[in-house]
Amino acid sequence: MSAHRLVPESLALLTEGYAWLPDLMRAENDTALNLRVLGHPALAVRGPDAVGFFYDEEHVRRHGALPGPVLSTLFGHGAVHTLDGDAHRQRKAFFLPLLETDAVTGSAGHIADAWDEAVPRWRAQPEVVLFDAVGRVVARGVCRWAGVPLAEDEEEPLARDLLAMVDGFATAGPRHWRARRARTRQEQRFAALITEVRSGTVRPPADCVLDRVCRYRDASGAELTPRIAAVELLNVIRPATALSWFVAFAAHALHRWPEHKERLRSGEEGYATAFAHEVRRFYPFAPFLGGRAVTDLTWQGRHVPAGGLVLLDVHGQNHDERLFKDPYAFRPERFLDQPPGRDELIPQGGADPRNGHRCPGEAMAVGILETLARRLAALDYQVPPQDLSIPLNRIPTRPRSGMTIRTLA
Ligand code: HEM
Repeated sequence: MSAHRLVPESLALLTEGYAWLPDLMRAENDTALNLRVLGHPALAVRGPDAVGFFYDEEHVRRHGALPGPVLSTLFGHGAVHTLDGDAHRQRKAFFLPLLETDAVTGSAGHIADAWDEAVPRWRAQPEVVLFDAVGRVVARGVCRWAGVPLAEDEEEPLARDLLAMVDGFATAGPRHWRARRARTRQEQRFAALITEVRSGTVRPPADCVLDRVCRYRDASGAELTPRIAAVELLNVIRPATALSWFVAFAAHALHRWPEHKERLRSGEEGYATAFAHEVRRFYPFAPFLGGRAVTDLTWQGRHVPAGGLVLLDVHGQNHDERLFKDPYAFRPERFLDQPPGRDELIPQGGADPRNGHRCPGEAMAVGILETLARRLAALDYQVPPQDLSIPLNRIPTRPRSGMTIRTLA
C-alpha cells in the first residue's frame, strides 16, 4: 500500500467518474485508501464496518464538506444535508415521517395514478423518452401527495427543472448552469408558495408535507425562513424525480434481460422489491459520500488529520464481491430470500436514517420503483434502435438515449 497516492485525483474523478475510487481500491486490493483530493489529505473507505465509522458524528461531520456548486444545484444552501449534531437531529425530524408506511404507500399510489393518466398520452405519440416522461409523472404524483398545487401547464417546466438540478451538480459545463438557474427559479417559486400558505391565501390539506414545512420550527422555536422552507420542500419533491434515473435503468435491465419482465408481471411475492433493490445496487447513481474528519482519525491503520476528507465509496461497496457474489451480474434473486443488510447495500447512504444522514426517502424510493417497475413490465412497448450505453464518466449517468420506447396499443 502506498501511504499517499499523488495522482491528480480531482482530474481523475472527472475522467473516470464512477470507476475512480473502485479502481484505486482494486489497485491496492483493499477496502481503505489514503489519497489527496484538491491537494488535501483524504481517506476513502468501504464496507459495513466502515459505514459505522463514517456515520459516527465523533468521526465525520458534514458542515463545510459539500462544495458550493453542489449546494447551488442539488441540495440548496442551508439544507439538512449540511447540518450536524442537534441542528441536524431537529431538522431531520421534519423528514422522518417519510419513513412511515403511509408516506410510502401514499406517494407510490399518487405516482402510480399519474403513470396511468400518462399512458394514453404516450400511446398517441410515435415515441416516448422514458427518462423525461417519468420525470413528469413523478412531479405530478409527488406534488399531489405533498399537497403542492400544480397546474397542468406547470408540470413539464417543473419536472424539467427538478431533473436539471440533479443532472447538473457534478459538472462544470452548461448542464451545471442549467441546474443553477433551475434551482433559483424553483426556490423563488416555492418560497412564494410558503408565504401564501402562511398568510392563509393558499390552504393545503392538514398535515401534508407542504403544511408541515410551513409549520416546522427549529431548535430555537423559530419558523424556517421562506427560502430555507422552500429548500427543504424541494428536498422532498426533487429527489423523488431522481426515480427517472432508476426507472430508465429498470427499462434498460428489462431490455437486456427480458426474463425479469414475466416475473414482474406475474406478481410473484417479493419479486418487485428484490428487483428494485437490484436496480439500486447494480446501476450507478451516487458515486461516493464525503465529510470532514472531526479529529485526527485512524481506520485500518490509515490516518487522516482533523479537517481532512473522509469518503465512503458507495459505488464500490455496492459492487464489492465480498458483499455481493458475482457483483457485475444483474440478479434480483440475490435479494429474494434475504433482504439487503442495512450497511451492505448503500445506494442512499448507510446506518440508521433516524440518527444520521442516511436518506429518509429510501423506503419511498423503493416503493415507487417497485410500483413503476411492475407497471413498466405490464406495458406493451418496443425499444427502437438507440444508444443504450451508460457512460461511467458522466455523473449522474443514465442510458445515453434516455430509453426511448414505442408503446403499442
Ligand atoms: C432515486 C432515489 C434516491 C436516491 C438515489 C437518494 C440518495 C440519497 C443519498 C445518497 C443521500 C445522502 C446520504 C448521506 O449523506 O449520508 C440522500 C439523502 C437525502 N435524501 Fe435521498 N435519495 C433518493 C430519494 C429520496 C426521496 C424520494 C426523498 C424524499 C422524499 C429523499 C430525501 C433525502 C433527504 C432529505 C436527504 C438528506 C438527509 C440528511 O442529510 O439527513 N431522497 N439521498
